Amino acid sequence: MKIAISSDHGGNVLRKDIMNLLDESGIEYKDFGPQTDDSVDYPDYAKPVADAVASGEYDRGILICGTGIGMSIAANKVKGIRAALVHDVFSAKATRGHNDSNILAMGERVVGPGLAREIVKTWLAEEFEGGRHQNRIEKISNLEN
Ligand SMILES: O=C(CO)[C@H](O)[C@H](O)[C@H](O)COP(=O)(O)O
Repeated sequence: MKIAISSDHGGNVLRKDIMNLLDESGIEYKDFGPQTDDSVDYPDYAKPVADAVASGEYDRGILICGTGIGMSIAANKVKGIRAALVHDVFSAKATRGHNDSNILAMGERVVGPGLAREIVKTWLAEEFEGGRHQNRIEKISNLEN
């Protein structure tokens, strides 16, 4: 599995921690930045990751800002993206199983690093359940047209 990851200035610390987790887990990823702690605009960093996932170049994306809200709103504007804002393990499991979310958004100012790691591990491991949920995913896709 190939992961695309980025943050804004409000998510730099957690992004680096999650990249350490991906390194430890042997999961391939590309860091879409930013490479400094300067203040940046989260849509500029959500878009490349969302595009990379929507195009199929990367399997999943992880976006981190202060709250995760701006990143999730921006990513969900890109056709084919189902970005889930998640701050608990139950939702991480549910959004993969039910929503087939392809981007995980988190807020560094909301969640601690230990819980964030558990959320990422759960979200990466969980499979989409299909079945009744497939029809609902298709209805979401229809909203894009
Ligand atoms: O959470 C965010 C967007 O939803 C951002 O990461 C920022 O934390 C938030 O917009 C606050 O911006 P600031 O320039 O860091 O005050």
